[in-house]
Amino acid sequence: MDLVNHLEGRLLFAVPKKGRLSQASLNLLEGADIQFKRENRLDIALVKNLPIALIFLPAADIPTFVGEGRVDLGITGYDQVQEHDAGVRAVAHARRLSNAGERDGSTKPQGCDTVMELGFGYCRLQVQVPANGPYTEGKDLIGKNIATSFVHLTQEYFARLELEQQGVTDTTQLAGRKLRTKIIELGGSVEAACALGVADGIVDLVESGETMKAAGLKAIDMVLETSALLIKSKAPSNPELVELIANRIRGVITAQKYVLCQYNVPRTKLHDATKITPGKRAATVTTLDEEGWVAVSAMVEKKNIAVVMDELVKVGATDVLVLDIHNTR
Ligand SMILES: Nc1ncnc2c1ncn2[C@@H]1O[C@H](COP(=O)(O)OP(=O)(O)OP(=O)(O)O)[C@@H](O)[C@H]1O
Ligand SMILES: O=P(O)(O)OC[C@H]1O[C@H](OP(=O)(O)OP(=O)(O)O)[C@H](O)[C@@H]1O
Repeated sequence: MDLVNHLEGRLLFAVPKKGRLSQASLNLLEGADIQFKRENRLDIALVKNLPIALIFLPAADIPTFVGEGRVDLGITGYDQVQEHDAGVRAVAHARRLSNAGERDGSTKPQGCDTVMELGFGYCRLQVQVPANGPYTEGKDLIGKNIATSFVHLTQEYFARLELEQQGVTDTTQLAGRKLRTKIIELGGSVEAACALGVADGIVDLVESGETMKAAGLKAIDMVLETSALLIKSKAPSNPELVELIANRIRGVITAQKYVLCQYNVPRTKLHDATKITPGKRAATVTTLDEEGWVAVSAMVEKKNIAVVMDELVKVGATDVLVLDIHNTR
């Protein structure tokens, strides 16, 4: 089937085609009951049960497609959105210098809106240098060679440092400035650049720190913290469908974040117990057949559940059960 000719009338939803955000994104789509079959090697899949087409793209390109309004919705990292926006600022700066925007009457790119954080893909974009080397802070790298895949953010980072070094206090216009520091763009394996003599420092993502450690590097500054986002274009083709998908995804995320805690407790201890498990809105309390006892159920954040159980038992709760939540709305 010629998929491209079947896109008419469908909401276009960009999903990372590979890499760190890919599997978690597919899990979210499954949880939101967005059903599709992706043919081998095809980067477009029609959703069977909703008027949506999924477009599988590199995470780095998704802010461009969504920002220019070519695609309605997308999943990507906050870092990628910021890098894209920094690139847009650099282009705008160059156009201002040449007055090109005024001459051809072109309008600014639209940009994208964040719908929600998705709760995965947590990492930090850091400035890293050889662990045994002489550099201890970002400004030590001014005038040096810096390798990165995030050229625009790195450019702005060093523009700020260079301006600060010159005593310039207004550092609001950072994009597109001519730098003393040389930014070298690499597509991946950036951590190898220092050992191979290509760079004095790098700007790269760190999650566990394993890659950095294995490459003999240490972090000396942080450019930004990032996690995965659901983003939408400024003018999506079907805002109601965007809202429906957002609500479904929100439900899946909440379900992943919470467990349902149920227990029995003497009514005299109910106040203490519900202080420990206040629930999302309020705990559900039901009278038990046994005189003086109630049953309570409440959503509790998964990460706190062990401590919550300890405290419940301390105030006299019994039969404490913890259940997974598959979905919520
Ligand atoms: N180690 C990590 N831990 C968590 N999230 C990460 C990590 N590395 C990258 N990410 C997130 O995933 C996004 C995509 O990075 P990833 O390197 O997986 O992309 P990719 O599309 O496979 O690109 P490349 O081909 O350059 O590796 C990043 O922009 C960031 O938001
Ligand atoms: O702190 P860690 O948990 O070790 O993760 C950090 C690594 O993960 C990312 O790279 P990825 O493995 O996606 O490959 P890439 O270098 O080719 O982009 C990032 O660029 C680091 O190299």
